[in-house]
Amino acid sequence: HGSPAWATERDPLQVINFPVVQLHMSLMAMRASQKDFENAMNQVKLLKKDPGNEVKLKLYALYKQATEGPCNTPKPGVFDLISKAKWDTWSALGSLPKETARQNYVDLVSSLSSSSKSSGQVEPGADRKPPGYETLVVTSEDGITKIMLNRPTKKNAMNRQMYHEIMLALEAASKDDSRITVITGNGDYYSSGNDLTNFTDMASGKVEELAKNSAILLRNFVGCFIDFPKPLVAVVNGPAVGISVTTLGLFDAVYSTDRATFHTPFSHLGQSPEGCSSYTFPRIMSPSKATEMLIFGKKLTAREACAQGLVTEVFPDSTFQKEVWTRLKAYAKLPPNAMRISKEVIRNKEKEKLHAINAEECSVLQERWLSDECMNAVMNFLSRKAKL
Ligand SMILES: CCCCC/C=C/C(=O)SCCNC(=O)CCNC(=O)[C@H](O)C(C)(C)COP(=O)(O)OP(=O)(O)OC[C@H]1O[C@@H](n2cnc3c(N)ncnc32)[C@H](O)[C@@H]1OP(=O)(O)O
Repeated sequence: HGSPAWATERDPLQVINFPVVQLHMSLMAMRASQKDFENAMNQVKLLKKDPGNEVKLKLYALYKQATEGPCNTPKPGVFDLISKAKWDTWSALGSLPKETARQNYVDLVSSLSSSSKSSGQVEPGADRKPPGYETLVVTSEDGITKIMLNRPTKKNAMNRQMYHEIMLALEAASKDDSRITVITGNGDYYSSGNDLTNFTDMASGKVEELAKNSAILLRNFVGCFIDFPKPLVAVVNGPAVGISVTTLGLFDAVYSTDRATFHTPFSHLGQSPEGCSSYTFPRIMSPSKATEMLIFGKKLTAREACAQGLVTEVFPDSTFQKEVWTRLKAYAKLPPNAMRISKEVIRNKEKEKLHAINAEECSVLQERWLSDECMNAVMNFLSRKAKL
């Protein structure tokens, strides 16, 4: 007795059931069994605190993906808001394998359970255990949650798993007790952008469906940056390509090593701008400088990117980490509510606009991905004929 109604509802189609991310397991070490999955579904009912709609949607989508596979139901009408939100979230999981969805569900529930158990017991600013993401290392210390992209051997290219995990990590960071959130990369690259093997399924027949699912994934991914409520800082530890560059326009500050470069080779790849860069870049730089980057694919050095306003400050590589983290730790001592409210005041002026731009860019890209120009560029990279 005493379980809240949302936690005891069994039918995920009747209510947005809730699952979610996890903390204590090493994803590398174990895969969730059916038993773990069932235990997680039971655990959900024991949660005392409603985790909020976004998390419930994520749980719902992972549950559906784990049990039924990719979204297979017709899209609900625009006025059926809840069903549409559920459908969108499930669709965004694309072709995520059932086992991965099951694991992510178990992880998410585990993180919810551990955070509700430990609430009130954790000293502010105390270190927490890193969650068991597969493509990220997420830590929280000194008032800063650090989300580190962690596929160094692939230059931190963003595969589907990484897109999902970044969304989950941002969602968790928006609710934890940290004051500032940082995204950075492990290894010599910040990120080489979209993992081009995401497109390998394109050759296997259901091209339109894949393009559509990728557009939904991208829209949700960029939406998380638009809506992120706390100061979001990029610590650009090395070269950045594609979506890892365009999303910088949605960060609140961008600190870069002098070794980094900034490259958006969309025309070379037969693609078009995303991450709201078609709007943010001409505003941050100037329309013609944005053209050089977004249409002609001009690669900027860190100093050039700083002169254009895309980067806040550049540091020598030898002292980069030390200088940036010292500064961030000082900023993280500022009053959190003031920082959050100031961000809200700044961002609210154009939030609606940014979401509209994001939707438009994704729909244009959905078409681009089906073009010969794009398919040839991807095939050339994958067959080792071309590199940037
Ligand atoms: C679904 C949402 C879509 C959102 C739309 C997003 C669009 C974009 O982000 S467009 C940008 C896409 N990115 C690229 O085109 C970069 C492709 N990569 C390269 O050109 C090069 O790898 C490099 C210049 C980034 C680095 O060159 P190099 O230093 O010579 O290192 P390697 O090429 O040997 O890379 C090591 C290893 O990593 C793999 N890899 C690197 N980047 C990617 C990538 N973006 N996608 C897939 N794989 C990547 C590379 O293949 C090597 O793998 P192995 O051969 O297995 O070691």
